[in-house]
Amino acid sequence: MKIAIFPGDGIGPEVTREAVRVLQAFDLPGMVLFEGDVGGAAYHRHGHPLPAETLEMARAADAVLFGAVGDPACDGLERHLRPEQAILGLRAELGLFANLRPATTFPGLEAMSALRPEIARAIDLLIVRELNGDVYFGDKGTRTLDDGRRQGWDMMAYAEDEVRRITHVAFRAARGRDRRLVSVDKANVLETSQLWRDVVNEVAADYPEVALEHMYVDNAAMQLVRDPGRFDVVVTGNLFGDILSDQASMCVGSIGLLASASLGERRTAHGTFGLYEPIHGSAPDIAGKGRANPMATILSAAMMLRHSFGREAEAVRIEAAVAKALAEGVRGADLGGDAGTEAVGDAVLERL
Ligand SMILES: NC(=O)c1ccc[n+]([C@@H]2O[C@H](COP(=O)([O-])OP(=O)(O)OC[C@H]3O[C@@H](n4cnc5c(N)ncnc54)[C@H](O)[C@@H]3O)[C@@H](O)[C@H]2O)c1
Ligand SMILES: CC(C)[C@H](C(=O)O)[C@@H](O)C(=O)O
Ligand SMILES: [Mg+2]
Repeated sequence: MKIAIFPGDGIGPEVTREAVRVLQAFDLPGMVLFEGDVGGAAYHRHGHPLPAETLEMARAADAVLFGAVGDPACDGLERHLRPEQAILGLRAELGLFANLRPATTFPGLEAMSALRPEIARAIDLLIVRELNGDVYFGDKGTRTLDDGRRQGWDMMAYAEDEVRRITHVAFRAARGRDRRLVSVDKANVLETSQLWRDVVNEVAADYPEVALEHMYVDNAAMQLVRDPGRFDVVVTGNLFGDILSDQASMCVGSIGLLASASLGERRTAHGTFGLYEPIHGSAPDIAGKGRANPMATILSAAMMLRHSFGREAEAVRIEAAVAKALAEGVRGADLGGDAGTEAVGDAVLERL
């Protein structure tokens, strides 16, 4: 059980610390933790947001627990040196193409949803976000047009095999849940999306037991707040999945609650190698104040135990402890309360 811990920037180290305490509470045999530098912190120390030694550490591990990267002081750097390249680089270098972002109501928390409680109560969905392609990884640049205007450009593309493999992940997930899959695209405008839709339809033939629906992303954004309970599994590309998952977090109640697993094909002794991180960022506005909600990172550690180590029982214990803490009124500042980062960590530990 080799776990690489990459705390990163801003609130990353604060929330990661609490998740590590929860992992250590189980005293699992053979669990070894080692820590590496990523993001702005790595840039300041090593001159690069994803130093070679950090990447090596990730490759040597069975799983990575990632905090967050992003530092406003680095926004003026050339793009390849910016903190965000650490997470993009890890996802690409480690072949982590399948990003699972579950969003589920917590009993007792309905009033914190940005939606009406009776609508929020029904949320139990999983966003399966493609993580290695799309406009994120296409060629990009800025150029000056003949008439002197500057133009920024980013190439959006998906190859059919990239769509096929994430679609299989989504159908398999749907098969193990409520057997409903919504594929989100913009096929009415984008060729990338038309190919996406065609490939999803081809793959669907292998899963007759799953009901497939296609939805344009603008409609999906609307349906997600109109009636989130209508969604079971959502499969979508890198960009749309990024946006819809932040939106889903506020349907549940806070971005400080949503965990994620990024998986590829590499197997570990008891599961799949993966990188686990909250869906939120480094939150520079609250960094260093001890006010960040660590629950998303703690829940990411639970996903790690489930997917990379086959430790379902411990994963469920963590998820139950978080749910119990919330049900009993433990609230960070993001949920209108005054429990600090460490106090929320303590509350989860007490309920494990
Ligand atoms: N995977 C990642 O590492 C990741 C993800 C998203 C954004 N980022 C980076 O983070 C930086 C800040 O981005 P942003 O402000 O757009 O998004 P953000 O997710 O960091 O913050 C958005 C808002 O949510 C709040 N918030 C986020 N997490 C919280 C938590 N755990 N508890 C309480 N409140 C929380 C913040 O205070 C802020 O008001 C940027 O540099 C961005 O690129 C990194
Ligand atoms: C930091 C950024 C590159 C990242 C993304 O866009 O994937 C983040 O927003 C996320 O959701 O993990
Ligand atoms: Mg995001």
